[in-house]
Amino acid sequence: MNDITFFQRFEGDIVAGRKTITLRDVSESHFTAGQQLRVGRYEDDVYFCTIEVISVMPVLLGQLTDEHARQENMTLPQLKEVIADIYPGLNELYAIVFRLVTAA
Ligand SMILES: CC(=O)Nc1ccn([C@H]2C[C@H](O)[C@@H](CO)O2)c(=O)n1
Repeated sequence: MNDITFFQRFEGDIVAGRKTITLRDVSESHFTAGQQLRVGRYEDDVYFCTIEVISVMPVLLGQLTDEHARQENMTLPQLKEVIADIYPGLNELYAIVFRLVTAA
C-alpha cells in the first residue's frame, strides 16, 4: 500500500534527487515532518521509492517562486502550467518538501 503517488513522468526526477518538493491540495496536506512515505506511480500504483517528509507548508498559487520551481526541477511558468492542469482554479496549495530515502 502506497502513501502518496506521483505521475509516472516525474519518477526519474524523484529517484535522481532532482525533484524535492510537491505541491498538493488540502486532501494531501496531512503529512507531517519526519514521516516516511511509500511512493507509487499514479497510473498503476507501483511502488518506486520511499521519501521522508521535511516540511508541509501552505502556499498560495501567487506566492510560488523560482525557488519552488527549482525544487520541482521546472521553470516557474512550467510549474504553474502543471498545477493549472492538475488543480484547475485552485489557489490554496501545500508545499511538501521531502528527501529521497530509498529507491526501489
Ligand atoms: C493525484 C494527484 O494529485 N497527483 C499528483 C499531484 C501532483 N503531482 C506533482 C506534479 C508537480 O510536479 C507537483 C505539483 O503539483 O506535484 C503529481 O505527480 N501527482
